[in-house]
Amino acid sequence: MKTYDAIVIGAGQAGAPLAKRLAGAGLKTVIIEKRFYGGTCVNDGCTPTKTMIASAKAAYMAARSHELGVPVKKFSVDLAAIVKRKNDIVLKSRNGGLKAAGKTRNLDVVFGEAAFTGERTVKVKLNSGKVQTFKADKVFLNPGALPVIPDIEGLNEIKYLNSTTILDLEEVPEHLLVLGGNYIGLEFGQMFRRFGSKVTILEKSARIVAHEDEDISAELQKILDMESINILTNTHAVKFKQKTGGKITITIDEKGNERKIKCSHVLVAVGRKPQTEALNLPLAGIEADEEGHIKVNDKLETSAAGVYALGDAKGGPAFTHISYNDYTIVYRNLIEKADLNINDRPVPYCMFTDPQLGRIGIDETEAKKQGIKYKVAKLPMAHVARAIETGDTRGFMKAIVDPDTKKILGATVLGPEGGEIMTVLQVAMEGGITYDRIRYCVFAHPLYSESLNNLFMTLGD
Ligand SMILES: Cc1cc2nc3c(=O)[nH]c(=O)nc-3n(C[C@H](O)[C@H](O)[C@H](O)COP(=O)(O)OP(=O)(O)OC[C@H]3O[C@@H](n4cnc5c(N)ncnc54)[C@H](O)[C@@H]3O)c2cc1C
Ligand SMILES: NC(=O)c1ccc[n+]([C@@H]2O[C@H](COP(=O)([O-])OP(=O)(O)OC[C@H]3O[C@@H](n4cnc5c(N)ncnc54)[C@H](O)[C@@H]3O)[C@@H](O)[C@H]2O)c1
Repeated sequence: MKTYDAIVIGAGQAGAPLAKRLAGAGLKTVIIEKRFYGGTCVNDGCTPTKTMIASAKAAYMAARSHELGVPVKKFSVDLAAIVKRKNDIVLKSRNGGLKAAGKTRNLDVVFGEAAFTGERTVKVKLNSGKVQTFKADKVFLNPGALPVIPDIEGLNEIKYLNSTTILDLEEVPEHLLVLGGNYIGLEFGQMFRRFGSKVTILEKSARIVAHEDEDISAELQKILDMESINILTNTHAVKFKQKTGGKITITIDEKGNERKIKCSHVLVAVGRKPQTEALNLPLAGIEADEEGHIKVNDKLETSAAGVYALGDAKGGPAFTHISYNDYTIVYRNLIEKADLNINDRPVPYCMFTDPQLGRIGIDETEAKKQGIKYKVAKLPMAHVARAIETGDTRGFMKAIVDPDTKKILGATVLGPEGGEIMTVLQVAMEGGITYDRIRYCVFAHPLYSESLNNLFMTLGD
């Protein structure tokens, strides 16, 4: 058995930086990763998707370049080149992280699958085939999540795609059917529409991005309709059937009525589940909920002393920046003796559809639910000089404010660079800058953020 001060399981967006910092603080540390260094974000999530989305944007711009007086007469999409570019960027990031870990004093990197055999003791099936046991005073769990595959008749008999396998398609699908109308379904749906696929999205809720305000869902639906993406809401798949080498037939239930549609490829994008089963958590006294999320308190401590859980596997918002922030909280509490918790942090996010959907704080639905006094400021992108000049006036900015204290309580920006504009408002919120001040801030003209003056002018108080 090998003994360490710290064991980190999973080299994701929390595990990898945490292991380096713990080692840097003098703790003898081992990080155990069963697959690729960098985890989901680097290998299957943010990096590859946002790289390919950039190619999809180039195709979109080529197709509408005539609107800006620069007609591109003919263009084609080279998926092999797009995938190669993506692979190069992913590999650079993965190898960069691994190399930096390899050079870190006090840090050992082990490739294999870890499972608990007792308190703070893990057995690792090394990728080399051998087995090794490790014990430490502290264990940090960052095992991440995997796509959920729903139990639908015939789904397992067809060759469906998930968010990882779709990244390596060699040909543009003729007709891509997507299950799920939220982050993954919409980002990939729009991407492949721009690569040339016919795209149908099935969303079982009454609207896409159902966790946003209704006007946001409606505007995004309108935007995606403009690109001829077929979105069926209140709809789910009932049955899949495919003759060898032939098209896939899907029986769908659309608002209570069954009908059949055919497609060439199916992408399953209905959520992700924690990757905790293989860890044998009960053997180490670590509690999980019914879905397998590791239970933690607001300092990310599990039910077992000396064991922490970070990132997607603990449940709650599943974003890279949240996983990364988990690492900084755990590290600073342990090593710098800080007293931080996860309740005090903001949870911004950005969906990388084009235009982006950036959000921070509460939305109108939440304000109503809380029964608080609030006002809504709303500005269409069609009134934003920068958007007019660049030829993209899709979407709007929306902010929820407290009319008494003048504080900004939340903002959603669906529009070009929506994530960046939202971040300007996040900084204002964190710095306590009130909306009556932003109204008269001097912003450089003509930036998108300049229009935050006008956004708050709409309140008319
Ligand atoms: C397609 C897609 C796009 C996304 N886009 C964005 C985005 O634009 N912005 C954003 O903020 N978020 C995005 N996300 C979400 C983001 O990728 C995750 O929230 C983020 O990577 C955090 O993951 P994590 O640190 O919890 O774990 P992960 O990064 O998943 O890492 C967990 C690691 O643990 C390893 N592991 C698991 N079990 C074991 C074991 N028993 N032994 C050893 N190793 C183990 C796994 O192999 C994995 O490498 C996206 C996700 C997907 C799927
Ligand atoms: N830009 C980003 O930050 C980004 C991008 C991609 C993924 N992610 C992360 O990954 C997570 C997983 O993404 P996701 O889109 O797979 O899951 P999700 O949970 O965000 O959305 C799943 C969608 O599928 C629908 N659905 C569920 N079952 C269905 C069924 N049988 N038929 C049709 N629709 C069904 C749900 O109503 C929901 O709208 C996200 O929640 C997010 O945390 C983030």
